[in-house]
Amino acid sequence: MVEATLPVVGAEIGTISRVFYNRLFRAVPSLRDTFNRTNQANGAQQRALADSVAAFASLLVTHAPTDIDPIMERIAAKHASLGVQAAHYGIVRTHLFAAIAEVLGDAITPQVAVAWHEVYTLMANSLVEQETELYRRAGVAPGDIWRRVVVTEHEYDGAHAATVHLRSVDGRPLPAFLPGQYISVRVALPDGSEQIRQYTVFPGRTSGEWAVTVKRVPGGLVSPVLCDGLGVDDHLLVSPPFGSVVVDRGSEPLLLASAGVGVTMTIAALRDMQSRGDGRSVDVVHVDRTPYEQPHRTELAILVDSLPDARLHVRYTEYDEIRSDGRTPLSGLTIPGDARTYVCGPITFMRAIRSDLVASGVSPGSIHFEAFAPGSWFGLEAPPVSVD
Ligand SMILES: NC(=O)C1=CN([C@@H]2O[C@H](COP(=O)(O)OP(=O)(O)OC[C@H]3O[C@@H](n4cnc5c(N)ncnc54)[C@H](OP(=O)(O)O)[C@@H]3O)[C@@H](O)[C@H]2O)C=CC1
Repeated sequence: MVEATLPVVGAEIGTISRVFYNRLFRAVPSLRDTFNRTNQANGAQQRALADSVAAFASLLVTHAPTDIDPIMERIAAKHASLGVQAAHYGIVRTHLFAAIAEVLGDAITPQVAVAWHEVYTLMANSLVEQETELYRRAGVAPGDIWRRVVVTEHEYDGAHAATVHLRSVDGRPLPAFLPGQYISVRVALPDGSEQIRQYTVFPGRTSGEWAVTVKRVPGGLVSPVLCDGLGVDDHLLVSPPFGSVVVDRGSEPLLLASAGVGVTMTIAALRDMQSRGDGRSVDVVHVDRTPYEQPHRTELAILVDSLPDARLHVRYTEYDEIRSDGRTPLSGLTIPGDARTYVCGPITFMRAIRSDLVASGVSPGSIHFEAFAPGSWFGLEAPPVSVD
């Protein structure tokens, strides 16, 4: 029944999402702070919800559950980093199904509604279970994620980014994290509202300290505050580290591909290798517009130099026509067939790397992405969703 109604739900999913968010925020205005306001304004959040529900239903009826698992793990990690709790799923259910009824009217018979409720329940139960486990492992009560940290250093890094170093207020070590994980930062805005953003976490200068790099997004709400409105000794609210895309500590060769501020995932992975004396083969590909704009430029070169079997390939799009003549960031490189790839950067970059690797015979299962835009995991990790 869900399969039969996927086309009708799919065709209206954009409208359903809009109606849903309007209803949700009217009923629980405080949830506005949990959702990214920029993504609300440009429609990305609405598309993400629409994609998630439609993709989950589509995968459920047409694919093996294993296709869903990595995406559900990412959603659960993102939810944990926002402090989502089991009760939120009940609130969302109420307003989502009210929105579906409002938009689709008679097209949704009671039987169809029951079937879609079951899909939602399956998805919600699976997420609640995973999120409960993530909170348990982080040593916090469900949803109780915020801790105060103090800024120990704040430095501009490249033309558009700043790196912020953090330590706990009581001087005790901040929790350990795995390379590729991120933390949420919760920022109070001048109008009294709050916003939450995620940034890849990497080791600070001293053990037990963290650092994040934030790129200033022109017209953004949070990044200008973190880049230009923060100083040493200021306090910030941050979450424990979460994130299911973790650079593995096996022995296979690595390909770490990043663009722009996505380099922080590579930095975290290389710092991890360096600290463990890991001598595996690693190719580091980084794309930026110019050296002047490249965050962590010197550190990246020093880290690669310090590892016994590491090579650095940097491409600058301002000078190097890596797209117009059919070349790609990976052109000219020989990537070992058994390499594990971790990609981080703008969505177009991640898609380009993925299609390049898949075209050269690399198994899609060995290519991993961390995407920070809502809903962008679909189409990178999952088969395309057909809803029309
Ligand atoms: N702050 C953080 O902790 C993290 C942020 N991120 C995410 O990483 C992304 C990085 O964005 P940002 O720094 O703004 O990157 P930019 O938009 O500045 O892009 C960086 C470089 O990638 C190039 N590029 C883009 N698409 C392609 C492609 N298809 N093929 C080849 N090169 C390409 C750009 O080329 P051109 O000059 O032509 O535009 C540019 O030179 C953001 O989406 C951010 O959310 C990821 C990890 C961590």
